[in-house]
Amino acid sequence: MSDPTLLSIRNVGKHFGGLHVLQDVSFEVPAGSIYGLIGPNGAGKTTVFNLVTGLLEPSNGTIEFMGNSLVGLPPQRITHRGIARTFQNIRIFKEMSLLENVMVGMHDHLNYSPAAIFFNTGACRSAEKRARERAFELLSWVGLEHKSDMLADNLSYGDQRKLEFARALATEPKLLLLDEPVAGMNPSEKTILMEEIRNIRDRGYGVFMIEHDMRFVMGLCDRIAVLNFGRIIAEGTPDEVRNNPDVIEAYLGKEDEA
Ligand SMILES: Nc1ncnc2c1ncn2[C@@H]1O[C@H](COP(=O)(O)OP(=O)(O)OP(=O)(O)O)[C@@H](O)[C@H]1O
Repeated sequence: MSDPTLLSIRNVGKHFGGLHVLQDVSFEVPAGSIYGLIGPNGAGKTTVFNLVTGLLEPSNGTIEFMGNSLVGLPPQRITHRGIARTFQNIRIFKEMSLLENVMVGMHDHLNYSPAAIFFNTGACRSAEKRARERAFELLSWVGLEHKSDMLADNLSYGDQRKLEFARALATEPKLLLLDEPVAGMNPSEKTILMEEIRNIRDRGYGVFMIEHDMRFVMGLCDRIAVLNFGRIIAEGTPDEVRNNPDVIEAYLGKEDEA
C-alpha cells in the first residue's frame, strides 16, 4: 500500500504583475518520504517553498497539507500545522549555544504561563528540563550533541546548516522543508548528512528539499519533481527523472556540459 499524501499542490500558478513565475504546478509529497524539487536557476523552486510556508499566496490553484488548505494562512499558523523550513541563507543565533538555538525553536510549544516563569515553579522547571533533553536529542540526530554548549558562531558552515535542521525539528513538524541543505558542504559532510536525513525520514518525518547537487538529490530522494521556467516538466523516481529526455535537455544536459 502506498503512503498517504502529506502535501498536495494542485494547478498552482503564481505571477508577479505580468511575470508568470509558476504555471499549473501539481505534485504530491507522500508521507514518510524524501521528495526533491530541482530545476535550473530561476525555475521557481524558492517560490514554491514560499507558497507552501505562507510567505506568498498562490495566484491560483490549491495547496493542502494533510487534507487541509494552507492558502491564506500566515507562516506561524502553517508552522503550527506541522511544516518547518530551513533557509538558503543560514539563520541562526550566533551568540547563543547550540542547545539554546534549538530551544528557541521550541518556545511556541512550551505552554507555561508568564507567572509560572516569573515564580520559577516546579512545572516550569520540569518543562525546561524536558525541553533541554529534547533539544539535546535533536542535536544528536544531526551529530552535534557533543557540541551542545558551544557558541553557534564557532561552528563550521556545514555544522551551522545542521544546527538549522535541528532547530526546524524543534517545532515538532511532520514535514521538513530543506532549502539547499548541502550548499557549502564538503563531500564527506554531504555523505554524513545524507545518512542523517534518511534517519529523519525513517523516524516518520516527511522531507521536501530544493537542492542543486545532483548526486545528492539522486542518491537520497524517493521521488523528484523538475521545474523549468515555472512548469513541472517531469516527476518520478530518480531513475525516471534522470532518463527523461526533457530533463536531460533542460537541466542535466547543461550540467553535463559544465
Ligand atoms: N517577489 C518577486 N517579484 C518578482 N519576481 C520574483 C519575485 N520572487 C521571485 N521572482 C522571480 O521568479 C523567478 C523564480 O524565482 P525563484 O527564486 O523561485 O527561482 P529558483 O528556482 O528558486 O532559483 P535559484 O535556484 O536561483 O534559487 C525568477 O525569475 C525571479 O526573479
